[in-house]
Amino acid sequence: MWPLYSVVLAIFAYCFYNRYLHPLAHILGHLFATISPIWLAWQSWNKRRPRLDLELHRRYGSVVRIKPNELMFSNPGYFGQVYGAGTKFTKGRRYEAPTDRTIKGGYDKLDLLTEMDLQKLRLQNRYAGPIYSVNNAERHEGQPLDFYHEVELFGVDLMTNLSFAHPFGSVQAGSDGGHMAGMPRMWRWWIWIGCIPWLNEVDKVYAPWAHVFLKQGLAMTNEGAGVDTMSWTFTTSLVGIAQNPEVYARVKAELSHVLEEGLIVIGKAPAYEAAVQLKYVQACIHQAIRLWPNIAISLPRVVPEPGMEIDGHSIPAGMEVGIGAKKLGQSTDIFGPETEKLRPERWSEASKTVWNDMESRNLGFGGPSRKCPGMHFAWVTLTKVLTAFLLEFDVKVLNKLDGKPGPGGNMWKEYDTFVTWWEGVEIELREATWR
Ligand code: HEM
Repeated sequence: MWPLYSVVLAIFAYCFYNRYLHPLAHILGHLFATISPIWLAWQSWNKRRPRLDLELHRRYGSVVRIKPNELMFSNPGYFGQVYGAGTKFTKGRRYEAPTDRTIKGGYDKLDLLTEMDLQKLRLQNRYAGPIYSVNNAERHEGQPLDFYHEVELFGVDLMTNLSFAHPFGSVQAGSDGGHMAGMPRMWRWWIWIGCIPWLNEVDKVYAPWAHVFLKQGLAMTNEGAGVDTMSWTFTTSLVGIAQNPEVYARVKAELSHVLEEGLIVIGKAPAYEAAVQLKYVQACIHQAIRLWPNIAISLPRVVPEPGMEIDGHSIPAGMEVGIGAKKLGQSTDIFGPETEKLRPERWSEASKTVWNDMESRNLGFGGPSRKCPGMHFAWVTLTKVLTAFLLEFDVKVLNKLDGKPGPGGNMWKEYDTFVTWWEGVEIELREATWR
């Protein structure tokens, strides 16, 4: 019996230490979150974040312990210190999940998202930079349905075109050969195992199932970081506009103005230079990214020496802290009143100073220290595709998030993992009425 007693005693001692003696013991959080990382892994497996994060802030305040050694904060005043350019805060161990530390001699898989070696990252960015530039993106100009899936097919073609100079052919075939089906499995696996980094090390040696994502053909930097994020941002921008009649009316007015001026022609893909001049449509994309950031969980960063203070709590070096893009997007300090509403005027009518502040303290494309290198490519693409779409079609959303099924029988559900995605949002497209 002694071995059993010893195990029980060790578990009890571990939980007791985390709850009462740990350097973060003074910070509030769910009881199970404060004693072991298993609680967060379980919540993550069940796709509950980032909505869970918002609920935790409501319950426990501005600083919440979500794992024994990790906390989330909501005060945007600490944004620059944690995510700003030149910060000493590095990415937390969550990002180790897709890397394989058992490979000898370093692991050069050219995945910028998970790269921890800042020198290597700088070098990779220097070489990869031109691929993601606006110029390169411009060179690539050229009934109820489950909308999100259709948009992902387009995303696969777009990103394979960017990476391999020819598209996979998903749109034409109506299928991506199952590649994107692997992505939700990868994100879901990453989000829970990322909570327990030591398990990630063990799994690489003993659990072949943990390699599942490495076997997915498209799980590499561009496809992994680009397809879901772009499909999501395009869909949320379009749905946001279509669900808000006043916003939609202003979008239509702006489009009809540029049509009259001949800046954009129906039936022809709009050039980026022309589409980017639609200030209100641009503001709608900014708003969608603020309200519905795709990577919305708190992005963990390791506190450097000599530690830090957040809202009066002292946090020792080595602990992980982060703020979620969704929570940050609700900050009235940065974005003004009624942040729960999609109000593109926040951007379209902002002064240059306010505009710059909103852009620099927004995690939609990551913090300045690890900014998304695909941001310019994404912006060009989103601008062109959204503008073309709004010109060609009148868009109507047929069902409600978490509501009843639409006429096509689909329930619109949101799944929260490392990235957020929707399933079953039904949209009706009709030829636009200005013809
Ligand atoms: C609307 C579309 C996009 C959004 C909203 C988005 C968002 C983000 C965010 C929030 C991060 C920071 C993640 C973190 O700190 O953990 C990030 C990083 C990254 N993104 Fe994007 N992204 C988009 C499109 C793209 C595209 C098209 C590509 C590739 C062509 C790309 C490649 C990357 C890479 C490589 C990183 C890692 C950068 C680093 O850690 O230094 N993204 N993105």
